[in-house]
Amino acid sequence: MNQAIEIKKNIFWIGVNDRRTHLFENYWPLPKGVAYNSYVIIDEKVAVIDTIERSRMDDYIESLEATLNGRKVDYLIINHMEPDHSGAIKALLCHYPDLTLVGNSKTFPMLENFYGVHTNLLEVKEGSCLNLGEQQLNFYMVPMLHWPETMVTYLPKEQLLFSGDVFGAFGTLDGGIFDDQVDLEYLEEEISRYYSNIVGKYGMPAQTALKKLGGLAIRMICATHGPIWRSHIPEIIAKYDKWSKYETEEGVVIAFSSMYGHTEKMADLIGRFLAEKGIKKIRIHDTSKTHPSYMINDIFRYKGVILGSCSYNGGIFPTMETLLSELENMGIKNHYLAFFTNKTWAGGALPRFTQFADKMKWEIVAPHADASGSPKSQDVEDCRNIAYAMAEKLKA
Ligand SMILES: Cc1cc2nc3c(=O)[nH]c(=O)nc-3n(C[C@H](O)[C@H](O)[C@H](O)COP(=O)(O)O)c2cc1C
Repeated sequence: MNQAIEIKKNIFWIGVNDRRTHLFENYWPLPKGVAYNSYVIIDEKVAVIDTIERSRMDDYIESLEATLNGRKVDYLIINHMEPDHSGAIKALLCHYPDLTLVGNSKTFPMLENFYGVHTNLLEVKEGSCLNLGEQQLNFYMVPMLHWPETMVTYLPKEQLLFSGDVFGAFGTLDGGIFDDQVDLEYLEEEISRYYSNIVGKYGMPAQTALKKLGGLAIRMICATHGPIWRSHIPEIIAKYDKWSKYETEEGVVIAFSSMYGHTEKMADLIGRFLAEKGIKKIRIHDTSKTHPSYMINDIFRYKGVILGSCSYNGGIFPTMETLLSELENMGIKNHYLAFFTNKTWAGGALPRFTQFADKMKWEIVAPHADASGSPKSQDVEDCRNIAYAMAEKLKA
């Protein structure tokens, strides 16, 4: 079955939906699946831009062959080497052995390492052009969006930007492929979660890329995941700009780790006290139940972060440790912070929280609350103090 869709004359989307994979990069949950988008330009020369993840190879090759109707692929543009886009390279080479692989100096060592491929290479640089006949491709390097070799490809005649992972989204394309054909409200969290989980670590490179690409006239953004943007281009660019500047909203994420419920009680107290001060956007997460993906997404959105943990074997609870190390890896900036802890003997959670605060350089708004078991009246006051101080900061 040919699943290709013409998005402009002689330019096709040949993507596939993946509803089976539970975890993207074997880590990030995919409750609404994910789409892998590849594109084909048919001109005097035929160019494919990025491929797909290998599990759906047969469908992909079938669609490609049907679309090309006997013609061969001349160029494969490799914007990004991550296997969810490079997974069909070897299959393409088997079908089209004369194919030229187009990448930059950082692409080709990865190509050799992943697939043992080192011939038929055409190296491009920032500003290089490749003529296909009527159409021409321009290349721009966007390193660390999301790997060092990442580049984007621009088609000036049609004003299409093949943006790789940039402007991508989780979620399958359930019928529509353009932003005006899909339910963007339904996909909203999957768009922001894709940014915060996958691209979010690279705020600075994202800002550099936005400035570099800002001068291009763009009629469509064709990303490798999620819908093709054509009706909401300013909105998605504005979102990327805001997210990559770490701009946040008024609201507080309370994430806690608790075995027997005492630390959770402190989380609820803090939530209640925040509400008393007019904070409405309060998201309380149990780190043992909620995947870091969702907590990180909320932390990208809201300025206040309050973290609580029981002590565990002289340290912090394991699921809180996972969250802290993820946040440290991502280097998220620009938050207000406070802590609460719980113990039965010598404690242990606090030193790890202190280490986290030193690393993140977020502003601590109040001294931490430290209860032994069920919160007593002083602990309640300490929780109130944290909440009120956080609310005051957020309202200032
Ligand atoms: C396996 C295990 C390890 C623990 N390690 C510590 C510890 O290192 N220091 C401490 O003061 N309490 C320790 N505790 C006790 C809990 O931190 C304490 O009971 C706390 O009040 C539990 O909070 P919760 O009700 O939110 O789970 C440990 C408990 C368990 C089950």
